[in-house]
Amino acid sequence: MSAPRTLYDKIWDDHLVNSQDDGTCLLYIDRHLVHEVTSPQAFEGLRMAGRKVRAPEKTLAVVDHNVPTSPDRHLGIKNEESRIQVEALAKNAADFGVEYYSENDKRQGIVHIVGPEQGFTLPGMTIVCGDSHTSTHGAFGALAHGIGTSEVEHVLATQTLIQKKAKNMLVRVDGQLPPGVTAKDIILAIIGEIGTAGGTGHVIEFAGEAIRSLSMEGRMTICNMTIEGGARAGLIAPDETTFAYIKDRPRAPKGKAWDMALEYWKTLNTDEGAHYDRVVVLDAANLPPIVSWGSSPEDVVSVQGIVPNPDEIQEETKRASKWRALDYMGLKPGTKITDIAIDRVFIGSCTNGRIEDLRAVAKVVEGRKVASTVSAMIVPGSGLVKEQAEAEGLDKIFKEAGFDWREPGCSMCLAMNDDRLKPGERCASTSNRNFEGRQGFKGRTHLVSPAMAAAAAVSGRFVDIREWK
Ligand SMILES: CC(C)[C@H](C(=O)O)[C@@H](O)C(=O)O
Ligand code: SF4
Repeated sequence: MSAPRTLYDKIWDDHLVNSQDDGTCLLYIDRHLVHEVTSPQAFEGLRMAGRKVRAPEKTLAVVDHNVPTSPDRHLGIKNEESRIQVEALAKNAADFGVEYYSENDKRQGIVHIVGPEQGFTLPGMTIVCGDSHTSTHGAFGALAHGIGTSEVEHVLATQTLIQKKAKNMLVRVDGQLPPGVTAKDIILAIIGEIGTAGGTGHVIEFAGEAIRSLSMEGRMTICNMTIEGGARAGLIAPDETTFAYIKDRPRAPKGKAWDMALEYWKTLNTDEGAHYDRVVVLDAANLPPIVSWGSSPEDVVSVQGIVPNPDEIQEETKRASKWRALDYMGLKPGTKITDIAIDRVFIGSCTNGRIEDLRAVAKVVEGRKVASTVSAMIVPGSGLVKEQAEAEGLDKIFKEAGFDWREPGCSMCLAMNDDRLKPGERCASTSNRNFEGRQGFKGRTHLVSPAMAAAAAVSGRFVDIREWK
């Protein structure tokens, strides 16, 4: 009998092409997603070397970061820098024979929403993209790495990636989530617990009853933010929920190929007794809705809590950095989270821009109005999410409540397009990063779940969604 293996070990072994004595390995890559920000030099490199894309059919390109989300965007991109980036990807995709979704294609959206939606992301695969949140695809039991531009070029040219094997870490979330508490709160709580360097050098597998009970949307939210916990990738073993999500997606295997795939996918779980280098256990039943207060995703607290006092931190550099974060955020220690008033609400991103997220928002805001002091926008993660939301009449609920209903893209998750905060503006955001300047110069970001963001939009301040009537 061979030694018991983790899910990570299994996918790794199945893709290993070569392994050197110093641990350097060559991995075969099954799927490569490409967006406009990290690919221009990679394609240029191929061009200069006279090389082709090795497997165009395993490559999919989509624009997301730079696209405007205004309803008139089909008339052309006004911002010149953005337009140049978008046009470059269109040209590179055409020149190299790669399938491409333009901003006018219904299938366009944030790359990490598009991959799963199209059935391009499948269990057991190795998936890469020149984007840190590629970890999202781990929700399907795929080994998904974010890579840099030179690696993008390497994968385009060879369909392989040079990697060293990471350690195995298990994060087990036991029990059941209380009402009002979501996948977003789970992952924020995990990052709060392990810190932004907690997963360094590891691939994290998420398991336990609470994870099993999540929809694919929720699992993607968890894996999406694994990278904020410093890990190389996140993984969740595929199960019936996964298979049901994938079935009949445009690129999913069909007929006999489906049956064969399913047989393989069912082997994709960690063997009894397999070794994890680190194990963290959390109880879902104790989790509150979480709000971030600082400029790192580890700066989190319960909605019922207060802004912490950095003076309580022993370590000097950390203490100074948390004071700086409070200063940046314009907050004082001891302030109740529910006393913090907000100016903006952003609902969207590859963390929380899927249909389930929009349904959660609609449930909270139906028949209510966005506070007069707040400007709120909802940006569906893809054209298909938008279409689905409109088919369900969610857009009407949003518009009647006073939300701005936009075209799909990364939008205000990062200030790379027209959607951004003004200096000093405070935003309840469903995205994944609250770094300084992330949503706009001097903008202040509080990370929350979609339901919490929706309730904040209506109330003009943070409220405990568990008390929402
Ligand atoms: C622009 C891109 C390279 C970047 C990433 O790698 O994640 C962005 O998507 C982000 O979320 O910060
Ligand atoms: S939505 Fe945000 S986190 Fe996701 S890929 Fe776009 S910029 Fe990065």
